[in-house]
Amino acid sequence: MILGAIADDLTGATDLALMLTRGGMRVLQVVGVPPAGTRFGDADAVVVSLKSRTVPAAEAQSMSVAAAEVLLANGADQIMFKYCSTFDSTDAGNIGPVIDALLALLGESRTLACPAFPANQRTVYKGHLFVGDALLSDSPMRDHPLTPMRDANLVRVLGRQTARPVALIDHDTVRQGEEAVRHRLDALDGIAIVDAITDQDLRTIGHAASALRLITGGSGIAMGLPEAYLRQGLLTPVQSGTRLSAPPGRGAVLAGSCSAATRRQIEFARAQGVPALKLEADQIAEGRITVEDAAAFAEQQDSALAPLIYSSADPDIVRAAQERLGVGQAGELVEQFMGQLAVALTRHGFTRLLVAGGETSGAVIRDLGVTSLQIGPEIDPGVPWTLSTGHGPQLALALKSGNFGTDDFFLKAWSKLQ
Ligand SMILES: Nc1ncnc2c1ncn2[C@@H]1O[C@H](COP(=O)(O)OP(=O)(O)O)[C@@H](O)[C@H]1O
Ligand SMILES: O=C(O)[C@@H](O)C(=O)COP(=O)(O)O
Repeated sequence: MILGAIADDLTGATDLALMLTRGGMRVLQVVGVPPAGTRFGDADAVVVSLKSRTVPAAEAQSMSVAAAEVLLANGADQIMFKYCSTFDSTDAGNIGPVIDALLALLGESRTLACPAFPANQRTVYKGHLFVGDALLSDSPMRDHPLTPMRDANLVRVLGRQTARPVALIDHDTVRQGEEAVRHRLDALDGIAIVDAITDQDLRTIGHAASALRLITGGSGIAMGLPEAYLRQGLLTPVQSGTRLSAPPGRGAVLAGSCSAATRRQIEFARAQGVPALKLEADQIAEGRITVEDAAAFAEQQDSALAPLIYSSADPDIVRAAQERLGVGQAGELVEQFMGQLAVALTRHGFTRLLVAGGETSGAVIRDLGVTSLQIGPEIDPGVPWTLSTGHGPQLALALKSGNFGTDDFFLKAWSKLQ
């Protein structure tokens, strides 16, 4: 194995696995910390999907270290920690603490951090993260239910999460090319936020990082890795296998993301006549709707369009529910409902599920008992169809980051399965 990657959520893991697959690597995506002693066969890269973004920092550290140990035991030359392109975290973690723990495990004192993903309008300039034309702190991410991002200065954000020095390798250096970046990385003690505005910047950084045992970032940072491995003689690229034989059966959309993009996708789908059931956190908490009610709704639809069940709501509605139920509890309640609903749907003959939201996808995959995924065709940048390949029922699953995808995503995704 060349690359062993640890992703802090499920949609992030499929995003990364897609990027590496497109670069010609044979990628295996597994769910949860693999048991010690696991052998991964002949994959070039293994991506371990965790659900560690919003758990207590110590828990995120121990899960990530345990996953890294298994990857290293399988001969991984380089470890990557994948987090969100919008740097989703709080002052308590978990990006800084997990980087600290992985550096300690590897006996290293330096790494880089770069969440840029230009194809999805995430760029880093002078250490500031932009979402489209807006600073992260002015984007809808400021109202994320679990990780509201109110500071766009990543040097400052990461500085609050780690005791290590946090430096900046700015765009002037990146523009000078691989040697200039390598020179800065060689002299580094701590973590460097690296500016990146274009895919070319990401390739430069990927090449320059070849001597680092640990790299960290969004999936964009993986763009230059396959080419760097090829140059080092480590990789024999394969044609990216994106065909997927989806099991026959019905499809449904489950949306637990409250992101602006997902809310737009819901509006679009409803306007096109997609049968839709809206869930409210209070309704679930008070038992006014059950998983079986929601599954029956989906089953009863005879529309050619896949039904949509969503809890996605505007920030003020989410805030009100959190005030009544507690932030963690509200999130957990809705996630558990979505996870159980996915299980119920499979009992009703649904074999194709499109899930919006990283934590939501994590809950769905956990409850379905899916242990590994094969990457299929790309629907939009960062979102592929996948096929569950481990234990549990065989399902076609599209696990969409809340923020990704065009407005017509819930309609167009199905055509990519043919
Ligand atoms: N109506 C709601 N009220 C409160 N919390 C909600 C509601 N709908 C969804 N949530 C929670 O918001 C969180 C959304 O996170 P996630 O699924 O990761 O989406 P994203 O990909 O946009 O980050 C989940 O914990 C989910 O359960
Ligand atoms: O890097 C990204 O933006 C995504 O891969 C990602 O991590 C998705 O997280 P959610 O937005 O919470 O789904």
